[in-house]
Amino acid sequence: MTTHVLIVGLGLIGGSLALAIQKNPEVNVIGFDADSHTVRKAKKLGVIDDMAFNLEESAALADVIIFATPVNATIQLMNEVQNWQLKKGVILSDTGSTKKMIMEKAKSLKEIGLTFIGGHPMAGSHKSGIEAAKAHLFENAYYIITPVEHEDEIQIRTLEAILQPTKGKILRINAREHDHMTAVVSHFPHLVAASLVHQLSSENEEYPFTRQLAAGGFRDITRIASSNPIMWRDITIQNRLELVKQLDNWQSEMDTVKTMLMEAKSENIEHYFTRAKFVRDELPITSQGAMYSVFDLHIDVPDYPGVISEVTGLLAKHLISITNLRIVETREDVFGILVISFQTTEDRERAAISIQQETTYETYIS
Ligand SMILES: NC(=O)c1ccc[n+]([C@@H]2O[C@H](COP(=O)([O-])OP(=O)(O)OC[C@H]3O[C@@H](n4cnc5c(N)ncnc54)[C@H](O)[C@@H]3O)[C@@H](O)[C@H]2O)c1
Ligand SMILES: O=C(O)C(=O)C[C@]1(C(=O)O)C=C[C@@H](O)C=C1
Repeated sequence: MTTHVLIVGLGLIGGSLALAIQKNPEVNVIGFDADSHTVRKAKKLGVIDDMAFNLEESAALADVIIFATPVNATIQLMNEVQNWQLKKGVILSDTGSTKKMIMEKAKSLKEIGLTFIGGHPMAGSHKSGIEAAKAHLFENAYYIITPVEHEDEIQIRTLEAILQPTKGKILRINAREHDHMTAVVSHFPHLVAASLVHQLSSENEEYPFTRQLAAGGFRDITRIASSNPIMWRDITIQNRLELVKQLDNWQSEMDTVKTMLMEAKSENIEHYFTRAKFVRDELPITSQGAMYSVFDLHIDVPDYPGVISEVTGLLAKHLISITNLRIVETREDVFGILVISFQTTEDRERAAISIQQETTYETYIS
């Protein structure tokens, strides 16, 4: 029997989810987006099976509806859904980065007999839109679900089965704990990244050359500042209370750092960095999740015309696909560092072996 899954919001996450769950031949994916061009593009790219242009009419035919919209739009849609005619037993879910406000709303849907099981795949990117969607985006990442208390186990299992082809690690967490933990590892770091970029921007007025010096470190720590501002506006508004707590902690940490610097005791400073290195190095890096760069391969290449096509040609010859390619301009002398991203660790390993066997370039994983 075919299960009809309606995905509302066909951006990076909705599109990636559609591509993954479409792998199940018993699932029919219908896609809706506020932007009708996106719906057509999703169909053309093979991201969805069927297009929806009237949300309420398509919702009436769905067994599962997943909102993959910015979180304030999701709350709005959850208000609207109360007036729709839906199939009996329909399961509603979402992909939002915040869960507390959404799950409060879910409780009011429960009171009128609607099942809403919150969801949040803990993987993503600073890129947005359907073009950035990838079927394997959630592979090995935690896929958090937040059912309301006493939710029907069969409904939860049904949703978990639909999400199975994402190959995410499905984990149940309550919404309050979810919002606390994601504030620490995702939402607050985002504010820090944005504020560092603002700091550079004002510094740049007096010293315009500063931005030219922004090398690997600054780029790595601020990558996420290039994400979709609307998505982050909504996340930070919904999780503002947790963020204010994180900000208080951060300010007191910065006071400690300031004192440490003023005292200039080398052993204290060294200990501070050693401790941070230890904790950072212990982070799990085998899964995707927040560790976006885990499938990057760094290649030391000499600076001569055609060197990039030489390397990409070599990978093409071995049928290894790449997802991204960039030059890290940290050294302007003889060498540049070519960074190539792969879909899987296996692809990266095969690439490293081929490059080592067929060129003299050194490769390493940062
Ligand atoms: N980007 C990430 O890294 C990431 C990771 C996990 C979860 N999320 C969450 O997933 C959701 C989607 O994020 P994304 O990165 O795919 O965003 P996106 O900007 O790539 O896509 C959002 C899509 O939703 C559409 N949309 C907006 N309002 C709508 C509405 N009212 N009705 C129908 N469509 C509407 C937009 O047109 C767009 O196509 C957000 O809630 C976000 O917090 C994002
Ligand atoms: O890798 C990134 O660019 C992300 O910002 C992904 C990220 C994260 O903070 O880890 C962002 C928001 C999501 O809710 C989940 C994942």
